[in-house]
Amino acid sequence: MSDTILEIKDLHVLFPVHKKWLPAVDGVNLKIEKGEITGVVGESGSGKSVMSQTILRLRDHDTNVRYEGEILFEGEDLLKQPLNKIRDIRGDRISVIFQDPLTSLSPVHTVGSQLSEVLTLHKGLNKEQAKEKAIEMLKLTGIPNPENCFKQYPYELSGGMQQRVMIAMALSCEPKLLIADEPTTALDVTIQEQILQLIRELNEKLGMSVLFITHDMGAVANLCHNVKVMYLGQVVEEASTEELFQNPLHPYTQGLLSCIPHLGVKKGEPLPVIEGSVPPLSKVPVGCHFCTRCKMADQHCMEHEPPACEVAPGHVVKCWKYAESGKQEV
Ligand SMILES: Nc1ncnc2c1ncn2[C@@H]1O[C@H](COP(=O)(O)OP(=O)(O)OP(=O)(O)O)[C@@H](O)[C@H]1O
Repeated sequence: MSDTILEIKDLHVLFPVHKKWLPAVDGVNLKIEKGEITGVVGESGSGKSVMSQTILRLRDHDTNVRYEGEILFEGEDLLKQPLNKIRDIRGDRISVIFQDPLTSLSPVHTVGSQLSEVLTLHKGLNKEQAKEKAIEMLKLTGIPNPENCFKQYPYELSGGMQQRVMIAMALSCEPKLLIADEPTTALDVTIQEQILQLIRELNEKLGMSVLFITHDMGAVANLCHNVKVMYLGQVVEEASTEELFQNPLHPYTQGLLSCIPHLGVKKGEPLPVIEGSVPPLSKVPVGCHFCTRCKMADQHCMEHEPPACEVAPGHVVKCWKYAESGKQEV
C-alpha cells in the first residue's frame, strides 16, 4: 500500500484580475508521505497560503476562484468532492492551524466546550469521554493546568496558550495531515520554539504528516524533513532540508538563506535583503518569474520560462542556469 498521504498534481488556482484569469498558484506538484514534515517557504505573495487553503477548499468563498489540477488525499480528489464531504474531512482527517488562533476559537465558548464539541461531532464520544479526551489533549500540548484551562475562555489565555489550545483542537481527532500556516509568526521567540518542538513531538508520537507553511527559513531548518521554495505561484526549488541548506542552487533560495540573521554581524552593518519585492499577479514576468530580481538573469531568462530539472536525486531546480547544463527535466 502506498504511504502517500497527499499528492498535489499540477495545481493552478486562478483569480480574475483586471478581467483576466491569473494564477496565484501556477502548476504546483507536491507529495507528502506518511509521517513526513514538508515545509513550504517563500515571501509574502508567493502563493503559499492560497495553495494550502485550497487543499481544504477554504477559498471557495471567493466566488470567482477557479481550480485546475488534482489534490489527491487518500486517493480522492478533493477538488471534485462536494463541500459537505470536505467539511467532514476538515478537522477530522485533515486539520489546519493558522497564525492567529482567535480566527479558529470562538470568543463566547469556553475552551472545554469547543474542544468537546469537536470530539462529539467527529469522534462520536459522549460528554464524559469528550471531556476526558479534551483534557488529555490540552495536557499533550503542554498546557500547565489543563483542568483549569478547560473551563476558561480563549481571551483569558496568553497568545502562546491560545495557540496551544488551537493545536489541541486541531489534533484532537488525530488527523492524518496537519496543515500549519505560519503558526508561530505572531509569537515571541521562546514560545515559537516550544510550538515547533510540540509539532515535532506530535509528528513523532502520532506519525502525523505536516504541511508547514512559513516565510521563516530558521523554522524550516528546525522542523522539516524536506522543503519547497515558492515564488510567484511556482515551486522554484525543492530538496531535503539538509540538501537545500547545504547546497542551495536557485538564486531565490540563496537570497532567502542569506537573509537569515546570524551571529557575528557587526553593529551598524545592514542585513542582506533580496532587492525588489514580489510583484502582484498582474505583473508576473513572462519568462522566469524571478528574473526581475535576479542578478544573473539575461534576455533568455526574461523571455522563456525555465523547466524544473532534477539536478540530484530529489533536488529539483527551476532555473535556466541548471537547465542548460543538460540535467534531467521533470
Ligand atoms: N481573491 C483574490 N483575488 C485576487 N488575487 C488574490 C486573491 N487572493 C490572493 N490573491 C493573490 O495571490 C497571491 C498569493 O497570495 P498568498 O496569500 O497565497 O501569498 P502568501 O505567500 O501566502 O503570502 P502571505 O505569507 O502574506 O500569506 C498574491 O499576489 C495575492 O494578492
